Amino acid sequence: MAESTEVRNLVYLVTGGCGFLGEHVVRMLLQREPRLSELRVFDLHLGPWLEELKTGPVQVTAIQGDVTQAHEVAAAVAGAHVVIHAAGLVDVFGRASPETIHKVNVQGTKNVIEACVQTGTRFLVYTSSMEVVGPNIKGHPFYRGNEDTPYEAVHKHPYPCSKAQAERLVLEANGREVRGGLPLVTCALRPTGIYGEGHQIMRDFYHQGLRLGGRLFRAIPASVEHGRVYVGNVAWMHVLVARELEQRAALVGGQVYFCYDKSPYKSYEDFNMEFLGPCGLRLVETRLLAPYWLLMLLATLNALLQWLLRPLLLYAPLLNPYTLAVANTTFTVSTDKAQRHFGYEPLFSWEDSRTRTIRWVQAMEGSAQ
Ligand SMILES: NC(=O)c1ccc[n+]([C@@H]2O[C@H](COP(=O)([O-])OP(=O)(O)OC[C@H]3O[C@@H](n4cnc5c(N)ncnc54)[C@H](O)[C@@H]3O)[C@@H](O)[C@H]2O)c1
Ligand SMILES: CC(C)[C@@H](O)CC[C@@H](C)[C@H]1CC[C@H]2[C@@H]3[C@H](O)C=C4C[C@@H](O)CC[C@]4(C)[C@H]3CC[C@]12C
Repeated sequence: MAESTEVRNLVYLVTGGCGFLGEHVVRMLLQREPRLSELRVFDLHLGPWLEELKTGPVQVTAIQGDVTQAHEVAAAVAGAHVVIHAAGLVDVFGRASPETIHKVNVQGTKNVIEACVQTGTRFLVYTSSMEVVGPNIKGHPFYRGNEDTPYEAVHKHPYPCSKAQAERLVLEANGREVRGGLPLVTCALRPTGIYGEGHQIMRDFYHQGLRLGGRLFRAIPASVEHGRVYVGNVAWMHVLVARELEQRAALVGGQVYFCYDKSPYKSYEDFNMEFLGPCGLRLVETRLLAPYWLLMLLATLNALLQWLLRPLLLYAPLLNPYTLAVANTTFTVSTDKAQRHFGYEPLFSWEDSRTRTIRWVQAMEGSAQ
């Protein structure tokens, strides 16, 4: 908990604070930012769990709002010292239209930036994504790369396009004069695939496995590595960089940082089995039965079905041409830039991250029976 000797005079705003990552950021701030006097949690959908946070020494202000509405964002930002902008539409399954994804992820980020400038908030941390870099549509591997590794970032999908545009806006805004005459200091964090308590895609895999009699079928070769990072460590990096932004503005301002930890480099499916295996699921080897061309055919049929059924219902399976291509392309990072610039070290070990995630799935198991 916070030191009692610290002066509590800072106001933080977390947009998307009720999401998978956002909730962990909110809880981490309350546990590890002793200077907080007020924590504003801004989200389209407020979680009931926020109520339990209102009994502590920090004023927790729940704000139901939409980042696409500039006036709502400005009202939430006004008076905040730091904004952590995690709100976003994370959709690679075709649930939302490209227009909606752009409106939330790009226009929403523009609104946050302009609100900081207009109201005088000087520090902005943006939750970007590995997908700003890749994997690209050509299937080029990114193997243990860092922030300076050359890579042809070519995107066609609305989600990575929107994250790349939003990140660029945030970085370009670094140094802009805010109300009061001081410069805005911004940075962007690029988590790889986040996992942990509350991860909806892990929940989807688990329920798919239950429906298939405790089996999941391998679609991706074990040799394809995909970067994953525990949500608690992503939250920790946000808290840490937000704390260091003022003191290290010249070094950190306008920078991007990959966000990863000591989670092992594995294929996406093998990594998921680290948690789903101990919960009774097994991964069936189907490489001989399901060659890549057949998987791409099934993925394409899923996309066609989604389009045909859209007037009637939302059909959004995990397998589509985009998710298959991404999953099938190695993308892992290895860098010490965040450690060098603001002292980031993972707060949770791999073993602890794994145990916490398994316990969460097991708790789901109890609810699923
Ligand atoms: N999940 C990952 O693997 C991953 C990896 C890298 C980066 N990210 C980024 O992290 C951020 C959070 O992702 P997440 O996985 O927690 O997703 P999430 O969907 O669980 O959380 C996003 C939150 O934003 C809120 N939101 C959506 N539209 C909004 C709007 N118009 N106004 C206000 N709030 C809105 C949602 O209600 C939700 O609470 C996103 O910016 C995402 O791009 C996620
Ligand atoms: C059905 C199989 C082919 C199965 O292996 C598909 C897995 C697929 C759903 C995931 C594989 C890689 C994931 C993405 C990656 O972890 C990084 C992301 C960036 C982040 O900002 C948002 C989530 C995501 C796009 C993530 C989504 C699920 C995968 C595509």
